[in-house]
Amino acid sequence: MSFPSTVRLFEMSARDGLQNEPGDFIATPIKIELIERLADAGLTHIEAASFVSPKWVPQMADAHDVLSGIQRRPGVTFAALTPNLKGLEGAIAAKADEVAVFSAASEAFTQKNINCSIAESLERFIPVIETARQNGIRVRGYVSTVMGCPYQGEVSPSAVAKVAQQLIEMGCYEVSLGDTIGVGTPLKAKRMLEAVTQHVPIDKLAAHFHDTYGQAVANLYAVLEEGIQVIDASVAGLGGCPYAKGASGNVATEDVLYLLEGLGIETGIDLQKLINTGFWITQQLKRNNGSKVALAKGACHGL
Ligand SMILES: CC(C)(COP(=O)([O-])OP(=O)([O-])OC[C@H]1O[C@@H](n2cnc3c(N)ncnc32)[C@H](O)[C@@H]1OP(=O)([O-])[O-])[C@@H](O)C(=O)NCCC(=O)NCCSC(=O)C[C@@](C)(O)CC(=O)[O-]
Repeated sequence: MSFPSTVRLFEMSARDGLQNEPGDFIATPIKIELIERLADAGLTHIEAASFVSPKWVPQMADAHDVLSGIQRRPGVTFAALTPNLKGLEGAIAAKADEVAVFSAASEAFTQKNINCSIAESLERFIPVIETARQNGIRVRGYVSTVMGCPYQGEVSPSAVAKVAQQLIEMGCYEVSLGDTIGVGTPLKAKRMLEAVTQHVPIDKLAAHFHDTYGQAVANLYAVLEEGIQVIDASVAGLGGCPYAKGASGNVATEDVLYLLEGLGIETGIDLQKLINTGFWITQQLKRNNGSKVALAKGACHGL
């Protein structure tokens, strides 16, 4: 069995983690402090905000202020979601280092999430990717619902492969494969990835798994065996998707780091600082910490 020697973690908590947080608007300084603590822990890729309609996702309404307020540091990429040109213009004005476009392998989810068909979403991304390129900004792509859809149920691996391939051909440097509602299992994850890698090289793919059914760490182990080298995760397991009812957050970054350390895979991230950050943000949000590793280690350290 062979695993990659290094893995890059893409931290999602400030965007995917907070976008769906119910209740009061999360104050901008809290978002900024979260991002800075994550960077202090050694995370080099942090999705900081989302330039989407504030009517659709109110928690991301301060995307400009968040990105403008972060103290930039060499070697750390602060990214933002941009569903259309208006979003990209916002991201450029706020000096995002990188942006991401997002579609899905399910028509029903795409309609609910961004109010258009998959084909229309890809059409919309053409000028976004071109304008980003002219501004020297890299574009990441997401495919949601890669192992199941909250509205249509089963999603075929070939449908995932088709959208992933199109995003790469359009100019995305990497495509992140989202198990949006966390219904995948290790075998399903492997089959899905096998279908995608027939069209997209493994080093242009990332795993973005939610933990709704408690399978995310097992699914990550399965795709690490296949050679995945980029993993999206969210500190304390924060999050959920506003257009995927019942979906829990991304797999907790602390739990992924513990898995990787156990496999001898390098990340450059300080687990204890990450755990402290997870406890800090969950206290701010008055919610439970979704990381099993944080709870176990926190108990050991009397946190
Ligand atoms: C895409 C739209 C905008 C289409 O929404 P629409 O209503 O079809 O768009 P529109 O062009 O008709 O515009 C409607 C209004 O939104 C405004 N608007 C239009 N664009 C923007 C923008 N960029 N920023 C700010 N405002 C914008 C626009 O100006 C207008 O304002 P009004 O005239 O009514 O006052 C909408 O559907 C939307 O914002 N959706 C966001 C959905 C979202 O953020 N979902 C969560 C992220 S995806 C995710 O979490 C999954 C992922 C990535 O993590 C992977 C996984 O887990 O699977």
